[in-house]
Amino acid sequence: MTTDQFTFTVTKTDGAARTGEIRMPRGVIRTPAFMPVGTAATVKAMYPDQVKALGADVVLGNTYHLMLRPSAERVARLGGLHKFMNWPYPILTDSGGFQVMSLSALRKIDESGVTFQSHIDGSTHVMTPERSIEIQGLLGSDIQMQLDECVKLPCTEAVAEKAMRLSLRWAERCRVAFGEQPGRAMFGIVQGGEVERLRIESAKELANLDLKGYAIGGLAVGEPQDVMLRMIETVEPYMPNTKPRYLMGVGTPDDIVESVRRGVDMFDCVMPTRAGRHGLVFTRFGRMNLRNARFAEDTRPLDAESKCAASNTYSRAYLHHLVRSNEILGMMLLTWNNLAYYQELMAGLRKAIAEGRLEDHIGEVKEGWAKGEH
Ligand SMILES: CNc1nc2c(CCc3ccc(C(F)(F)F)cc3)c3[nH]c(N)nc(=O)c3cc2[nH]1
Repeated sequence: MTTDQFTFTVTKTDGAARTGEIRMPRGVIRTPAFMPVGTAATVKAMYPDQVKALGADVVLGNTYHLMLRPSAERVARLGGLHKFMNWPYPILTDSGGFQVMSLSALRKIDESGVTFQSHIDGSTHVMTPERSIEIQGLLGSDIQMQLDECVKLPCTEAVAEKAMRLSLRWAERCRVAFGEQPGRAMFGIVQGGEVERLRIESAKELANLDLKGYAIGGLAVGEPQDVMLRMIETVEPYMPNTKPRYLMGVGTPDDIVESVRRGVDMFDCVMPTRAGRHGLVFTRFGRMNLRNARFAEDTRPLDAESKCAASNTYSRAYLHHLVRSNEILGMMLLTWNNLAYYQELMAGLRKAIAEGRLEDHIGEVKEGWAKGEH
């Protein structure tokens, strides 16, 4: 009897929210989970063991970036992405379609796939569903995303429908190309723009493919939060509740809290890392822009109660100085603080769900943000 090497278990529910564990050969992902973005085989300004120590169980890698530089074949020759970046734990890779649409110059989408020019050297590449899965396999990715078409919002129903149906056909091609990779998974991605009937059809059709997990795509592309939350509420009942749900590209702490409440298990966002490099910090008191002159002589740490050295040791005045001076240590410390806060937020949500007190906990968390820094 082959024991399934990739399993998801829901351990507790609280309303639509749930805690769970994704178990695979490279480790366990505790959900709800925040997955730090490691675009070009690095979580920018962080050491891998630091990322792990903060409580991150999985990081994201990027097919689009790595296929262009250093190339998937080279990463494979060097032993795969885990060895390459010294991250032996689970890695999730995106299929690259989204990055093509947002990063590359010339691009064309047709039935066969996406044709685009590299934003690095202008060379032309064709990304088919099969090639995307091949690249993710060469990288050694544990959770591989289907190639999909993510439309920009707002868009017409016709445009949303065309992209949703193409993405469904590509999901089937990715499933065939993925084949059987024990201990690894391929996730489908629900599309459909802001059109509820399209979202439902996409979720239903993907559920029929019996995949190991499902993402909600096509959101966090500039739509208001209430539209995003309504789309989650629309598709959630049609997404198998025994499989992980991954909301792509989300989001702010408030987006994450509101989405966990509605049954989402996995999140990724460049916010904590990118914002950290620009002086924007996330804390349980809300956000602070450390470029602001009001911090110039503020001797308090970011958060004396945080377990993270970046948050409980350095004065805001010093961090303000580092940011204003564009010092590398500023990027390191604020990235470290932000990722620590995001992981602390997720750990708090997991604990509250396990104790059946999510609503109360959400109230306390939002009160902290509203109070601002004391
Ligand atoms: C920011 N908003 C957003 N991000 C979205 C993403 C990218 C997620 C991603 C994955 C990996 C990385 C890596 F840099 F770490 F590699 C970085 C980001 C989407 N990705 C796909 N495939 N379909 C979507 O429909 C979709 C919608 C998205 N909304």
